Amino acid sequence: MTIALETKGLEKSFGGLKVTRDLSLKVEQGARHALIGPNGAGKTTVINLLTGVLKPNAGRILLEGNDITDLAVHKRVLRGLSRTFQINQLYADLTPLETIGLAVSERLGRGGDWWRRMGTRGDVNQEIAETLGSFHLLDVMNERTATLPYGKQRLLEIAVAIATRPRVLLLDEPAAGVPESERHDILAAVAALPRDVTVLLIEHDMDLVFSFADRISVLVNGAMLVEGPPDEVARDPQVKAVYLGEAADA
Ligand SMILES: Nc1ncnc2c1ncn2[C@@H]1O[C@H](COP(=O)(O)OP(=O)(O)OP(=O)(O)O)[C@@H](O)[C@H]1O
Repeated sequence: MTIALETKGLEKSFGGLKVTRDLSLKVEQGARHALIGPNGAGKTTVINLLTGVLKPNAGRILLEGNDITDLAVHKRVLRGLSRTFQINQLYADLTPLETIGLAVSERLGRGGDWWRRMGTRGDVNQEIAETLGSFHLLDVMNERTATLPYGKQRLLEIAVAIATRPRVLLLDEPAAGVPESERHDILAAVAALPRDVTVLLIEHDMDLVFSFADRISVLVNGAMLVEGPPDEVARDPQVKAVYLGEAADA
């Protein structure tokens, strides 16, 4: 078993508030691994620790066996660890074609002159077209991202992350806020992600989690409550209690 991403005894506090407690997580290479937990369990904090946005108070993070705990965000991306991020804040005025063009060109080290290069490099153009096609964005590729249906914007976020050619992809709530009519496209896109990319999914939508994941880790109060295959996790009385408790609070 090869481990693509691992945390060892990860700890994070904000002032006196401990939000990540002795977290040891192993994501196998090629896995479809989901990290779930009730509101405030600390899932976003874990993602921020993994990507390097936050520094842990203790513990280590290993990517393909190499310690990346002290690496800056962009260096982790160069090592093959990417996440989806809120595209509507960053690329609202660009089109999907321009956005994916920029992402591919950046990866190839040609970010600065991508406008000029686009259209002149057959391999780059083909990759851009393939990426747009596999995320169902060809029909809207020349529209401003800000004007796209929300589901298409979320697809574009995943497409941008894939354009960086990650070996490990952190998918942060890809279905959040997507209307029912567009959810199917997100589920289909996530299901069709390349198998050689290891995926850690953070998601509230249990349909998506259970249709996607081959392994599930349940986080409660910053600590790992249960980890295992989906059927085991679904049957676990502690997990049921946590989610029933959340439903009762709602
Ligand atoms: N920068 C911060 N400063 C202080 N407290 C924080 C900070 N970030 C998160 N927290 C607290 O840490 C706890 C975990 O938050 P986090 O956002 O990681 O949980 P989550 O599982 O992602 O929640 P949700 O599912 O609601 O998004 C919460 O109590 C939150 O208020």
